[in-house]
Amino acid sequence: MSSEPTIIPSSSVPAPNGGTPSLGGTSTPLLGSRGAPSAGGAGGSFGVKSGLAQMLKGGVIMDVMNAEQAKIAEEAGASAVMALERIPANIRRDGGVARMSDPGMIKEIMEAVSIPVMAKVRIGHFVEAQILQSIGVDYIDESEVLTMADDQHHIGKHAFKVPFVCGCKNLGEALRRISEGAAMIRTKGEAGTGDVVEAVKHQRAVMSDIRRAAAMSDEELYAFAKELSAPYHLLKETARLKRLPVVSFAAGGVATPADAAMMMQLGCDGVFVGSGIFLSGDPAKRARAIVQAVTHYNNPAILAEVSTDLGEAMVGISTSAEGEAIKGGRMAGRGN
Ligand SMILES: O=C(CO)[C@H](O)[C@H](O)COP(=O)(O)O
Repeated sequence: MSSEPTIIPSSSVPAPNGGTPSLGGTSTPLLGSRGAPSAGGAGGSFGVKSGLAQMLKGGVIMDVMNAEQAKIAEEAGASAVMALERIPANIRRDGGVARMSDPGMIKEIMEAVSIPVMAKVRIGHFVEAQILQSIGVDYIDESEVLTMADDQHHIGKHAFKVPFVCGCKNLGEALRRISEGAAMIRTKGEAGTGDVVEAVKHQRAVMSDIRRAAAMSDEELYAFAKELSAPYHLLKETARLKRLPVVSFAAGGVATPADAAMMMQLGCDGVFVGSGIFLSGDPAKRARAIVQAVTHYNNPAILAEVSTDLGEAMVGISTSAEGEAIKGGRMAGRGN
């Protein structure tokens, strides 16, 4: 298998967000055992894996802790679920080392729903990833939400058939993860806080650097790649596309329909919502509202309607309270 990502030409499927080009449409997704699209079989090329992630565009991926929550998410219109024993707010609350979830619990969720199921591994923990691939999860999230297993190396993701999603705070980090084989990128935000400010900061940072790159000459791009510690060929492709060369979601602190729509207007292809749904007063209603908000992210009248009478939002933790440590620490700083 090649160690460099194959960038699929941005010719085919129009992106739902802002008419930005899509990389999808050239690979034929296979159907996994539960009917969800899968990169399985002997394939697993970067093109197949990043093409599969295209199918999640315009959708909401929800953290769920059991089969019942997974069904609520599926019925609300989630495009995928993230199976984990503790949502990020509970990881913060409990402290200690956070690891891959019990494969038995993940399998129960896989049996309960027909949408794709993602699960998390610790940064650098390639054996947790081998285990999750062997049970047939649809995507692996190499996540800063869990405790790091390796503070120097991320997983070499080209070696796996299953697609990976990774977090980023800026363009350099995003391109380094893609170069390691990530088929999908998300902002890190500050998971488990219910505060969207860090996700906004990370999304704006990525978009701002893409706009800068798009205006650069080749000579300037070589220097910019060095500054970002990012591979030149991926930066050049990003500049040409005027977007990341893989699907790019927002994550970390998204808790309301308005938060989700804001992230979409800032240029994301979809959103992850973790703690915000199942720590709210009415998870099913909030889940449906956030799905609607992502679909109609540019329509304030619909956003007003779906934001009405939602019950209590998660209480959350402000990440900007000066001088106060955030309970559980800053997760976004894990893995660069
Ligand atoms: O790690 C994730 C995405 O891969 C989580 O699903 C997401 O970041 C959860 O954050 P929050 O609980 O703040 O919504």
